Amino acid sequence: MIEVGGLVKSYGARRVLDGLSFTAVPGRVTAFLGPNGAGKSTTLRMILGLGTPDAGHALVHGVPYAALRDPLRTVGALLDASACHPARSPHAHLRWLARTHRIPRERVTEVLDLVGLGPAARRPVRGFSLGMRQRLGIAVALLGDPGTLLLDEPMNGLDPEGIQWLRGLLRALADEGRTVLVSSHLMREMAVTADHVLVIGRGRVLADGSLASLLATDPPAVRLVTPRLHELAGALRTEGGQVAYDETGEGTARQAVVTGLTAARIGDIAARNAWSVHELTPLRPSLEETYLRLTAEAVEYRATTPVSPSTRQEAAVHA
Ligand SMILES: Nc1ncnc2c1ncn2[C@@H]1O[C@H](COP(=O)(O)OP(=O)(O)OP(=O)(O)O)[C@@H](O)[C@H]1O
Repeated sequence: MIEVGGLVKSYGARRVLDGLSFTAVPGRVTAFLGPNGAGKSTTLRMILGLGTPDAGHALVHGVPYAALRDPLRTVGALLDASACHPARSPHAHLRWLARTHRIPRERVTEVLDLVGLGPAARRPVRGFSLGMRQRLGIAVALLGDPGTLLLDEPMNGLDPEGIQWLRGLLRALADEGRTVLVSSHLMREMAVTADHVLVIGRGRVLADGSLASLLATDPPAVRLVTPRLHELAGALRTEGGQVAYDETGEGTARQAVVTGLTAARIGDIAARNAWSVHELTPLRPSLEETYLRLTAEAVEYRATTPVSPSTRQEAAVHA
């Protein structure tokens, strides 16, 4: 269990955490999301006692990290995948950590195998790829078999097999009753891994709730394909719908995403005018779109490239 209350932190004149409060509970994967510079890593560092907040508290199992009797066995953390001496091997690094924390040596082999680093266990870390370093960082976090895990962007650099493996691991750790707090920018990955979503922006909580409740805040949308799009769009707007044309692939728009009206209502309006409809598909909100809407005002660093297409997917069809 992690409890953060009224956390405030400034660097010089810049207020990075602005009264941040949240709880991450056991048995759940909590996704910790926010734009670059939002304060995610700073929060994780405060929880781990690696910085002193100006105000507020960060507790693990009810006490500050510094007061934990057996920190490595209580909290496993991945903050910086390069935090191992380049001349050391994963085996030597983990053995050293295990020895200083009274962790049995067999656990070292166990976690090396678990993260897939068995074959590279005795090679110096200086020759490791980003993904291999990341796997080592995860092994360090798991070494003490802790009940709470804090992972800062653990998917970085992992190959597709590694990402799939990590997804299963995070799920299994939560299902065992552990508290799992994971920061990431990979929305599609978080959408299939997390139960709970915490979004922050400029050091404040923007959203905190179950994945389902968060997605439900986005209006339902429907994909519409019709040869009478321009006429139908006019009628839908009159009835309170919003219509966004999708002109990809064809010169003349025939396809659009409609919000504010159900598929049934759109069908009825088309039928009333005897306009044929080729497709009406309810679309599921995507975490990426919900996240982008929530953080639109909180993004500090923005490129000037065009906005990409909708990431909504077709809603499941029940027979
Ligand atoms: N030691 C420090 N000294 C000065 N400024 C800092 C320090 N640590 C963090 N910051 C600033 O605090 C802000 C929040 O940084 P932080 O790393 O917590 O963001 P983040 O949400 O983890 O971002 P990202 O997604 O880019 O990793 C940034 O503007 C950063 O420059």
